[in-house]
Amino acid sequence: MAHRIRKRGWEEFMAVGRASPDVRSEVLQSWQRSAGRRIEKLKHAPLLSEEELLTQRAQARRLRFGARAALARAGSLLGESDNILLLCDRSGVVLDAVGDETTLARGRENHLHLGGHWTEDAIGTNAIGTAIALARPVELRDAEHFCEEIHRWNCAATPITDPGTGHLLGVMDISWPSELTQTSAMALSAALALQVESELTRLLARERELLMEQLHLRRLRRGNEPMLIMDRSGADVFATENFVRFCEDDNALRRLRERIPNLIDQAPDTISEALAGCLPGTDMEVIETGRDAIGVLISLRRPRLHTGESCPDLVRLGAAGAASSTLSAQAQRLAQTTIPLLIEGETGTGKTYLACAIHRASPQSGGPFELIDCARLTAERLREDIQKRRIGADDGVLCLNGPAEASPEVQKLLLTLIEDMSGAGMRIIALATRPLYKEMQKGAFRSDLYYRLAGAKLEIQPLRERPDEIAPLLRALVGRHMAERGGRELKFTSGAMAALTAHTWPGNLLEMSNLIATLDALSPTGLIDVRALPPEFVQTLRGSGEETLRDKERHEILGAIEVENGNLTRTARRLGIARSTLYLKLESYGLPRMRKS
Ligand SMILES: Nc1ncnc2c1ncn2[C@@H]1O[C@H](COP(=O)(O)OP(=O)(O)OP(=O)(O)O)[C@@H](O)[C@H]1O
Repeated sequence: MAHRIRKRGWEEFMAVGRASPDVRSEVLQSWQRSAGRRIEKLKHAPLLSEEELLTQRAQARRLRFGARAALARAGSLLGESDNILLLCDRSGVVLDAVGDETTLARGRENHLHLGGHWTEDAIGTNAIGTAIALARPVELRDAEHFCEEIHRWNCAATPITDPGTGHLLGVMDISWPSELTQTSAMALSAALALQVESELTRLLARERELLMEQLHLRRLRRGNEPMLIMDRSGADVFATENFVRFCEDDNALRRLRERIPNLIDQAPDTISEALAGCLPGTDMEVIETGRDAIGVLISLRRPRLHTGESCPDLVRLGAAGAASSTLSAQAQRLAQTTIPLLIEGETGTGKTYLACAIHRASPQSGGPFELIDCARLTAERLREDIQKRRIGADDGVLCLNGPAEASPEVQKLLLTLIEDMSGAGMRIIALATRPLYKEMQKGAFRSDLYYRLAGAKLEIQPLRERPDEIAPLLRALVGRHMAERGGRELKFTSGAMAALTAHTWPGNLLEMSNLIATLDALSPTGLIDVRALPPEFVQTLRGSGEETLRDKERHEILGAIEVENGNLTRTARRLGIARSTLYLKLESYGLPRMRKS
């Protein structure tokens, strides 16, 4: 009966362009979209060549990966059920076909099989094409199909959407011969599409974890560089607080977010090329696993000096101790000049920090502070930056970090840049972790560039050579960490402080800054005793034999009493126990109550 109504509706539509009210409106509208294409006599959908299908499958590899489990399970379940299951990409091409062998063979006759192209444009009203056109599940039976030859099919199709962007990724379709009754195909195709989407959601979550790992690795290497990491859908996975503060072009960032989902399935090199120059003043790195890109890391190439609270200050810098005080005095005098300046010091000693502080103390403090990481500069990019005058402003500082790490070609371009800028009011400050003079003597650094950079020289001593400054610097960095991140204050026991002072600090202040962030994240109480420090800080305390739980607790309590200056009320609060419990524990250890709280 239903078949007859549909058939009559179809005949009326073909004869006079109208159909009886019995025809569902979504079907009628689809017939109207399909009419006029001269396709009603087609016996089958267009078919892609094998090569085209391979390309199409490669482009949709993520969708196919997400659908693997669903196809494998449902494929075997549908084995002898007269049904076939088709996975199509967003352009309506069948990428995978599983299910009942006889029905699969029958599907081939209409190209309802691998490589068949089932958009409405190609073959008129059909579940796959109409589900794509309407972006919702669609079931079509026999004469509801536009081409007469396809009336031999019933089909139920559900769109699969990308969990990151919400964009259409493909379609899950179940088809069966029209002479057979099947009532649950729509529900099954919807359940399978949901299964694929869940799988893709899991994959995205895993990729976001990997992206976070990559970000942390880079932060360990590059320190406090402003960074933003986006996933494949252009959504932020993490942005450092200073990225948010420094990034000036919100519109360019928004356009970038929109472009990433369309580019991300290309080869990583193609993505890099397409994104180059998208966000001026940044470096973009495509993060990949295997051969697939999973996200993009954006780092600001030249953060501008900001004028906020935590902005480095030469007076504050000099307060850490004798060595810093001498350095600060020299720096204050040099700040009043525009002599090119070379700052040398091991990694993490605070060269960039000092350069910023000098700029801030200079008469040009209102101008920009541009930091260029020479190790990551390519000749092409620098040439382009120079040509487009993206580098240097008359009244600011151009800070070249690691010029000796630059390739000979980049060194030559830097020389040209500096020569072009001579006479303008721009100051050059170079930062080097190894003595630049020695690099020049070895022939690893151009002498003409050296003498243009090393007008005056400042050297920052490594932390291990100024142990008296470790405690004040630790306090300063804890204070800054609290101001930036909020939260409680870290307190160090005298044992912990002794271990920190004895440490050699190969990563200097950068290592100290990372240590503080780690301790803050890991310490439940904010009280840092020797046991809370990483192993490299406590070698001297090792080897004293096994420590019992009771010993640990005793140390923890003593440490807390120490940092709270004997105040037992505050000690109990810090340890998260009642004061009466603290008294009992002190008694059980045979410890006096010390000072009254
Ligand atoms: N005098 C200081 N007082 C407080 N914090 C400081 C001081 N000097 C540096 N820091 C902090 O220590 C960290 C490392 O400093 P910075 O990046 O300036 O070192 P760097 O010598 O330029 O490192 P690299 O050689 O690795 O580029 C930063 O987080 C910085 O803010």
